[in-house]
Amino acid sequence: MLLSVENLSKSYPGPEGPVPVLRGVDLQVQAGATLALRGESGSGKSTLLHLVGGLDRADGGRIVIDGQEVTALDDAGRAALRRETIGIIFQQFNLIPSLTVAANIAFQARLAGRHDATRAAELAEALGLTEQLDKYPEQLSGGQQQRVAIARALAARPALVLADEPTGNLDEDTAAVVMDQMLSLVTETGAALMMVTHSPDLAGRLGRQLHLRQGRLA
Ligand SMILES: Nc1ncnc2c1ncn2[C@@H]1O[C@H](COP(=O)(O)OP(=O)(O)OP(=O)(O)O)[C@@H](O)[C@H]1O
Repeated sequence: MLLSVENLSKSYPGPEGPVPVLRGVDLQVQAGATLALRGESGSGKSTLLHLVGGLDRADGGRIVIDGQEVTALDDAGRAALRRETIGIIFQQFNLIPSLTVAANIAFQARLAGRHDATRAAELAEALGLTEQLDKYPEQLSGGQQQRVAIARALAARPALVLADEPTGNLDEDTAAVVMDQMLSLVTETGAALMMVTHSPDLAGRLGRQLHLRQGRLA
């Protein structure tokens, strides 16, 4: 099993004490599987993705990725896991403004020790970025920046891709194109994908759909 989540809990502080968001989430994802994560606004989808990605710490429960217990790792251990195993594609693209598109795409792969210029060029081509490689992020449209973020995540050949509404701030047509590209590249790479989406159409294209309700997955 690539990802195993057991009885995961997380609360945030509120004015009248801790407010529980996740109340015992269980989830298993096999290598190469694709999963849509749905649920109302505020149901905890982003929180779950952040915990799985090691960006925040759970209050209780266990997350195991590729045999490593994320919930037992310290900050450095979680950073290493993110570098080597996980690709993160969130709405805030987090591109590095001082680096060209080409360098942004290579960045994650270099950190993981898996940079391959041919592969990076193939990804740029597949995502329609060949003409943009020497530009800087601020010179790109939102859709183009989104594609760079996708290329950067996939160039590092992660076993698990976490995507949080990756096309949420694009127009419908651009979102559909970017999503098609992302899904076919994820399939081609053999990565598992866990994606938060509000779109039933998009969710229907993934292998499995789960809903977060009242802090649990069903
Ligand atoms: N850092 C934080 N501090 C306090 N409360 C938080 C924090 N992050 C999230 N929350 C609260 O936790 C709940 C779940 O938030 P989360 O962002 O995980 O939901 P979501 O399902 O991703 O929502 P959306 O679909 O609107 O993005 C919300 O009520 C939110 O206000």
